Amino acid sequence: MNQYMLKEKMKVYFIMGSTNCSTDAEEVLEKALKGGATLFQFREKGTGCLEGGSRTELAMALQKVCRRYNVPFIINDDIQLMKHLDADGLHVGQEDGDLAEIRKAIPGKLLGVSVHNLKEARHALEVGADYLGVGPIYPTGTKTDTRPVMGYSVIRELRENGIDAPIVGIGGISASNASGVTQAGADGVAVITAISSHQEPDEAAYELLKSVEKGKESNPSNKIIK
Ligand SMILES: Cc1ncc(COP(=O)(O)OP(=O)(O)O)c(N)n1
Ligand SMILES: Cc1ncsc1CCOP(=O)(O)O
Ligand SMILES: [Mg+2]
Repeated sequence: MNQYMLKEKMKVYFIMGSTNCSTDAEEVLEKALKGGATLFQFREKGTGCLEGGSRTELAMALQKVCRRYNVPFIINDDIQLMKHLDADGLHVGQEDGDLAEIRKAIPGKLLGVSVHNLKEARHALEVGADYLGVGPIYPTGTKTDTRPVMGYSVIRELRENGIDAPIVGIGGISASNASGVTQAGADGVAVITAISSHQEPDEAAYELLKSVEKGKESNPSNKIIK
């Protein structure tokens, strides 16, 4: 996938595991994709999360849903599961291992890396990351072990320093504040709660997509000319 296509896929990046849903996870994902979510990450972690065979089974079921909608299926943290399912890619953070080793272990797959400053971003891209996750942009109740809330400062810093790789903002993002994230220079937003806890996940995804596009329109430098 070229960078232009990947940036398009970054617009509404839905992340979810069973603990984020109060109803059936497959249904929530299907609605999100129907509404317009463009990328999906399986993130099964935290208190009460599935383990072993049931975790793998859920991942496989969600992968099938993604295939039906032609939406790439990314695995959070777990390189073995990514390989086992032949998923489309892996997302890792700064504490998840040596990035160069991880890159080598998954040739041809998408690699996303969480970064919090220019140094981390440059390193991730040097070793071959395909996209960057930047956050938390706003306060979030979903992940407790985050770095401090950063607002738009890091996204702006990366763009001002010539980083033109695909970037998503993450953390506390909803349709009401997503446009600010893309206006600041991100290609899209990654969300958990805004879709998984919404009564109508399809509406949530649709509204997020509209907000993301509105923000992009007001930041012309964010547009890529092929
Ligand atoms: C798109 C995206 N961006 C950031 C993260 C966070 O990754 P990490 O810091 O490794 O934290 P965990 O998600 O593993 O708890 C992400 N998952 N996705
Ligand atoms: C995984 C992660 N990484 C930084 S913030 C966050 C949680 C995002 O969840 P929400 O969209 O519910 O704030
Ligand atoms: Mg991680």
